[in-house]
Amino acid sequence: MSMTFLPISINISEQQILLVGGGKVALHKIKLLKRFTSDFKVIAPKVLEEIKGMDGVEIEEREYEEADLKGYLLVYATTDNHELNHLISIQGKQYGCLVNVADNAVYSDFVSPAIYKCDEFTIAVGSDGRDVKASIALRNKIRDFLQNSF
Ligand SMILES: C[C@@]1(CC(=O)O)C2=NC(=C\c3[nH]c(c(CCC(=O)O)c3CC(=O)O)Cc3[nH]c(c(CC(=O)O)c3CCC(=O)O)/C=C3\N/C(=C\2)[C@@H](CCC(=O)O)[C@]3(C)CC(=O)O)/[C@H]1CCC(=O)O
Ligand SMILES: NC(=O)c1ccc[n+]([C@@H]2O[C@H](COP(=O)([O-])OP(=O)(O)OC[C@H]3O[C@@H](n4cnc5c(N)ncnc54)[C@H](O)[C@@H]3O)[C@@H](O)[C@H]2O)c1
Repeated sequence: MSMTFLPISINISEQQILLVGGGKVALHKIKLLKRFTSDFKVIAPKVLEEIKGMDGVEIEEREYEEADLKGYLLVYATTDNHELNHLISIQGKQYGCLVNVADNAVYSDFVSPAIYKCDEFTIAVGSDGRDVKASIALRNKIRDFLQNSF
């Protein structure tokens, strides 16, 4: 299926971000998102200790239910259950959420680019979910070029 993703910059200053799933991928996402915000909720039966120790992260140690989506603009579905991650993206539509499905770009309303942040400038490289390693490699090249140019 062909996918088209529009690069935009979203104002999240008034938004808590919801992560369903509290494992390795959730931890990775929160670390990256911390460059921009520190207001998160994590819902999962098992949440990594490292996530529990982070500032700005509310934890609910239980299974996801549909009503959890209420009020969220951005949702990351990061559970190890592919069907559940897909279901969250479907249910998100009814609540006006934008859902990132960690194991499937096709079901994602948004995907995260590889980012180089330098003061007020953000350089983001994406492949429309097709080749994350190539995005990371290109971001690193751009970062190295800029760091050596100024
Ligand atoms: C750029 C970055 C941003 C971020 O996460 O915020 C990002 N992934 C990062 C890292 C990373 N991801 C993976 C590895 C291990 C690689 C290895 O195997 O060595 C590493 C490396 C690492 O962890 O260092 C594996 C992986 N990733 C996805 C899948 C599933 C799939 O492809 O279907 C699998 C395979 C799972 C499996 O097979 O098990 C999916 C997605 N990952 C994306 C973004 C989106 C596409 C972006 C684009 O359009 O190019 C998309 C589609 C959805 C999304 O997540 O939004 C961030 C770099 C942060 C940085 O360096 O700053
Ligand atoms: N996007 C990416 O960058 C990327 C990278 C690697 C892997 N993945 C994919 O991400 C997924 C998660 O991987 P992981 O390594 O974080 O797994 P993990 O096993 O570390 O964590 C899984 C989490 O899901 C939670 N969970 C399970 N059932 C749940 C439910 N009903 N409600 C709420 N939470 C529930 C568990 O409690 C746990 O916190 C896998 O499908 C993997 O293929 C994505």
